[in-house]
Amino acid sequence: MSKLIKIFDTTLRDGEQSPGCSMNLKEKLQLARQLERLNVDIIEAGFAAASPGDLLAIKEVAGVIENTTVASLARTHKDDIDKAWEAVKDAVSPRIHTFIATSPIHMEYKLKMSPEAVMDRAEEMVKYAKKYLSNIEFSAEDATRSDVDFLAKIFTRVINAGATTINIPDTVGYTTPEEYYDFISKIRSKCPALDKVDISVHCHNDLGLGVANSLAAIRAGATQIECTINGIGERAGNASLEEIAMVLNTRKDIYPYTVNIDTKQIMRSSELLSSITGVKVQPNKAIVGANAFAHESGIHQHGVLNNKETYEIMTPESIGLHENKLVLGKHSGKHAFNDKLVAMGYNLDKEELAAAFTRFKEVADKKKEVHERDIDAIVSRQNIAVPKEFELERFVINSGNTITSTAIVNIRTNNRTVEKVATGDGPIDAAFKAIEKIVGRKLKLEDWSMDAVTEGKDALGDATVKLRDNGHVYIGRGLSTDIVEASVKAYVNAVNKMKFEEKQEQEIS
Ligand SMILES: CC(=O)SCCNC(=O)CCNC(=O)[C@H](O)C(C)(C)COP(=O)(O)OP(=O)(O)OC[C@H]1O[C@@H](n2cnc3c(N)ncnc32)[C@H](O)[C@@H]1OP(=O)(O)O
Ligand SMILES: CC(C)C(=O)C(=O)O
Repeated sequence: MSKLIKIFDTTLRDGEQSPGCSMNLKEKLQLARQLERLNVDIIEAGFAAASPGDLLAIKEVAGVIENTTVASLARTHKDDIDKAWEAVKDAVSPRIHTFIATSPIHMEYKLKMSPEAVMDRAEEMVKYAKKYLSNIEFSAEDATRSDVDFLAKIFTRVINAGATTINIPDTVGYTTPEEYYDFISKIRSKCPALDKVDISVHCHNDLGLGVANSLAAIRAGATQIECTINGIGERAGNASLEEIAMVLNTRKDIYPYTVNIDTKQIMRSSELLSSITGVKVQPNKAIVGANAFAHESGIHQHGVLNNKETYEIMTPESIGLHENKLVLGKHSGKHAFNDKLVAMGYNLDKEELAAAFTRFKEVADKKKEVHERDIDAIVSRQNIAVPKEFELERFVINSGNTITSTAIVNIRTNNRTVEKVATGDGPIDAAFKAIEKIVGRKLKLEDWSMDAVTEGKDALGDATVKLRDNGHVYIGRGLSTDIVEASVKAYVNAVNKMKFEEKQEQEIS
């Protein structure tokens, strides 16, 4: 059996640190469940001391995750560690991940601590965490700009104090593969205690080397890789999980290691994250970009027609990108729909299934065939289920190239139907203004975009609406074969998220 490389997913923690990528509680739970389906080894669900909302989200994730280790980040403060423990203690396999910076620049200007004080604090806090649990990760923030001898000393002390995973992060994406390989090898030679624990790396992508550096680290002895779906994360992001998993899977000849990732869940994880955050993947992104398996030019198409391997080094199926021949349509019932969902790896509760089935029927009414990608879209894009304080009943638009667009929108709220009329610059603008009147609040529309989920004239339109209110951003998604309807649904979805999050905040405070 080849050596296992553990995949530590930090989409819910470092990933959430990407501007515009914050997620509400339900979204975090939905993503965490998907991460478990993807079979990551560790889910870093947040930073408990960052806010009561973060603590609650980690706690809820810890409560629903069945097999995977759930971690919370914590500074080397007793209070942070207490909160991290409070957040993860109900997990089947809890971990506390504590960190302190070790580079001269961070110690002097940020922490304002001497190297000796940093070392003492790290050791003391690992011992403190040890009173709660045995699974403790210690990270030396900005390790790659730290002194090797200092790192060897601090690692020896925290390992003796009980740390079971030692992370050597490239916090600012500064190192290169060759340098990182030598750096880790040198630390290992100076700190034999590292042979008793997992060596982890956490690479940022400031120079676009996050994945390459992680791979170099594996060759130098790392057994845990910290990464995120779609490579999201602070600044230029983190090493991308899907790229690491597919390199390790595709190039077993040079990386003879085992990874537990179910690669068939990669595409779904990527799409779910994009749908939650509203941040789309660039088309040429490796593995999950829209063009990653597309062949445009004649010579390539000719080659692929004769033998796919002429231009494809992995199959689309291996990342879960495939069209199943068994097609569902408007005559399909709940059983067939549920069977299909289960076969696709979804595990919806009764309420979620009912809601997804209703949406499936709506889509099936408009499309001849509902394919797996449509179902993914129905379940994962629309199923960011927040309570529907506002529910679209119907709308009528009067629009043309010589008249001002007028929208009449009927929305069900508080057990009654409210109807408003508004004019605007085009049908979508008019409809949004009518909804704004119903909500009774001026909302800033920060962004609107439309994508086709599938191809053809009956393609599902996937609308994203970004609303800003009181400094918060709310992302709504809407699906329909009609682009105005998709947009209206996305707007209403964003409003419902806003209401839901406001209620959550009131409950917490
Ligand atoms: C590399 C990384 O990704 S690290 C993780 C980054 N993630 C986050 O920062 C999560 C969001 N952060 C927050 O919500 C807030 O920053 C909090 C709640 C964590 C702290 O907020 P505040 O108490 O207001 O402090 P603020 O963020 O302004 O400054 C950080 C403080 O932590 C100290 N600190 C930073 N890292 C560490 C550490 N690893 N161990 C101990 N202390 C630390 C700083 O020296 C500073 O201390 P000071 O207040 O005594 O000057
Ligand atoms: C806390 C650590 C692991 C981190 O996020 C970093 O170094 O970037």
